Amino acid sequence: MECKTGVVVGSEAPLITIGIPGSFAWKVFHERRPAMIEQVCDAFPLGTGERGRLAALLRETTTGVVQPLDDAAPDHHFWESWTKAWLGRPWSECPFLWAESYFFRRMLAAIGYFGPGPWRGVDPFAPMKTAELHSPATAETLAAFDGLPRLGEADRDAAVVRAAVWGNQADLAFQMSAGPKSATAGLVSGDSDAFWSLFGARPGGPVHLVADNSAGELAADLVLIDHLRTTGRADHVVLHVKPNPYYVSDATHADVLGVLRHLIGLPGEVGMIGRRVWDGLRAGKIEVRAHPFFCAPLDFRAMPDDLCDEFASASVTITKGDLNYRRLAGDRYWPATTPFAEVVAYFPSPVAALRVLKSEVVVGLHEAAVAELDKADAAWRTNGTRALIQAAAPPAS
Ligand SMILES: O=P(O)(O)OC[C@H]1O[C@](O)(CO)[C@@H](O)[C@@H]1O
Repeated sequence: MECKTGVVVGSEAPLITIGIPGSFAWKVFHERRPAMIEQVCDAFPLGTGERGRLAALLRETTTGVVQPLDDAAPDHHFWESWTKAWLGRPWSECPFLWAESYFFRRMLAAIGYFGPGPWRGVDPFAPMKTAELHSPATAETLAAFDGLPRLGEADRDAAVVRAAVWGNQADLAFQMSAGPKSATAGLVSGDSDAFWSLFGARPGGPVHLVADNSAGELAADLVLIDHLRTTGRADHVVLHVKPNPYYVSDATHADVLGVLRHLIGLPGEVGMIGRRVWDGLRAGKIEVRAHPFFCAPLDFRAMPDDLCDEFASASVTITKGDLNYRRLAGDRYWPATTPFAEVVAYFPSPVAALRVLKSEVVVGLHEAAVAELDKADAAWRTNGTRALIQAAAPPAS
């Protein structure tokens, strides 16, 4: 397969940048990131050096120009090429997607994650992820999976997709008992049938799942993976996670192991799902990969050939969460009515997006739905109360 993901399809909408005061992206940098740094400083006894570097990073990203990385971490050469175009330029001119990714990489450098010192390899977000995994809300979500074997086939199909979508709403528990009406009330686009319609068109290849958050969301993703395998939709599943801590709660390989151990320790169906996933990993039927590109500050159109080749061999690729949606569609002010299939036509396999809306990017909506949403809730794109399920197969060549 020759990957031509760099080719621009259709007319491009303007890129979202972080420089417009009061905009969502500006607030992420001026309000959310300082609060997050404070949380990390409360969770770890970081020294004055680390705290000073974090404070300097906040000053730089809100008022300064882009500085280079000053470490020799194994991913340094990737970042050299990913940052070249922006070094020395004001952060306020930078694209939102690029700026957020580089922020997280610089944050790891600031605390010494790649250094020889005591913070080497310490995930600064681990306390938040662990707290969420052991929260009552996650316990309730996991207990609800015990009801799966009692459901008929179609209801089970719908329930696992619903759990995977709403698992992305990190702070709200999935309600397995919710009836179809309330369970789909928050979807602005698509349904589980749209998701399942992708399966079967290209049988034989592995299913790829590009994960987002750890804890409850990752648990729901493992349930979906198990369901794909037990229903015969997939024999082989590849789970893509982040190579480094990223966007606070994004799943790494260590998180996969932590969540899996947690599931296996639980009684009932959820414990059995955990054991089946464990066995699938041992048998090589489930693989976990952490390609460096998953921490790149670029959208998926810029993916390297090796990753593109992997996706090209997939029967279906499932992308989870808001950030992956921004990377899939392009982090742009798309008119919300732009067809999803047109925006993702470059993607080399049938692709599905399961996502709670937490940023301004959205495509694939009907005009009437957009008007209704605008009338009902000015913050519907960003406040994490609505979700979507979108699916598309590449055009036949
Ligand atoms: O975990 P998710 O669903 O990718 O959401 C992360 C989202 O949060 C934000 O970082 C904002 O805080 C968005 O920019 C990003 O897309």
